[in-house]
This record gives sequence, C-alpha cells and structure tokens, in this order.
Amino acid sequence: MATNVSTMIDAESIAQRVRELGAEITRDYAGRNLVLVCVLKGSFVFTSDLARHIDLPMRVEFLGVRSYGEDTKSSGVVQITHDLTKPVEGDHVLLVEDIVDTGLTIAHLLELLRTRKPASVKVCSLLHKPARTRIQVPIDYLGFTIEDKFVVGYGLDWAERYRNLPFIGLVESAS
Ligand SMILES: O=P(O)(O)OC[C@H]1O[C@H](OP(=O)(O)OP(=O)(O)O)[C@H](O)[C@@H]1O
Ligand code: HPA
Repeated sequence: MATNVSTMIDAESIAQRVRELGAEITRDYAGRNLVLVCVLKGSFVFTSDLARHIDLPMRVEFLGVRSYGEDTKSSGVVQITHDLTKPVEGDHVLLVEDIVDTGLTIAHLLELLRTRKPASVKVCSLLHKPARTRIQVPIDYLGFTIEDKFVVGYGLDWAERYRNLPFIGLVESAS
C-alpha cells in the first residue's frame, strides 16, 4: 500500500514532538477543566497519542468534520458530521487537529465552539501548511510547519486511505 509514499516526518520525530506538546499542555492547563476536542477523522491518531502525554484529569470529546471529500483541495464548505456529546460551557477547550491547511476548518470550528460558552478555546495542530492559508487562525500548540505538499499518514488521508501509516508521508501523485 505504501510503496509510492515517501517519508516526510518519521514516527520517532512525531513521538518526540507529541511528548513535548503533552508536557507543555500539562503545565499550561494544571488546575483547569480541560476538554480535548478531537476533530475527526484526521486527528484520531494524534489525539490518542497526545492524550497519553497529558498528565491531567481531562475529558475527551469528538467533533466530526469534513470539507475535503475525495479531493486534495478544500471544498470551502465545512460539514459537521458528529457533534460533541456533552456541553463545554465553562470548560477550557483545546481543539486538536491533524493539520491546518487553508485554515477554513479551524476558523469554522472556533466560531462554532465559542457559541457553546467555554471558558477558553485554543488550538493544537500537529501540522501547519502556511503556504495555503486562506484565513489566519491562531495555533497555540504546533507540532511542525510543512511545505506546500499534500501529506498522508498518522491519521491524514487521501480519499480515506493511508490514515494508518505511522509516519507523515508524501504521495507523489497527490501533490
Ligand atoms: O485547514 P483546512 O484547509 O480546512 O484543512 C484542514 C482539515 O482538512 C482535513 O479534514 P477533512 O475535511 O479532509 O476530513 P477528515 O479529517 O475526515 O480527513 C483535516 O483533518 C483538517 O480537519
Ligand atoms: O495535506 C493534507 N493531507 C490530508 N488531508 C488534508 N487536509 C488538508 N490538507 C491535507
């Protein structure tokens, strides 16, 4: 399956950065009601690794979102496919994304979450692709800045495939 995928960020580099982010979040959210909001589907791998490096009695919620479909370009329409199961009013929400590309998804989610009256909303993204920015969004915790290539693996897909790769890779024909 992975024969035409080259490695951009290897599994050990990801693991190291996830440990660092977990330690930083643990320090910053000590004594607060933290709710990690995993933005599905792409961030399921990152969220599960990150959560195990946060040493706090936090909650995890899932928000299903889709805007790319089978394409490698954002449709510009952010569709909610699964909502939070419990209110986050008064809680400190940390949105966990696999990638901020155009910024459209996270901008939409920040707007949506703020209507739920949390004490705070911040963003943690494993990847950021600044060359594609269409809307500037704050990324409070960032794993890696990457070049303008369509990447897969560690949760990220191309037409629903490659999410299970343990590294971030490039499908040459997708870029
Ligand atoms: O900054 P943007 O240009 O909005 O792109 C980022 C979003 O795109 C991907 O989701 P996608 O719509 O592909 O759904 P998926 O997570 O189910 O793969 C990714 O997981 C982010 O949520
Ligand atoms: O580079 C990407 N790969 C996979 N999914 C994505 N969604 C936005 N950008 C990407």
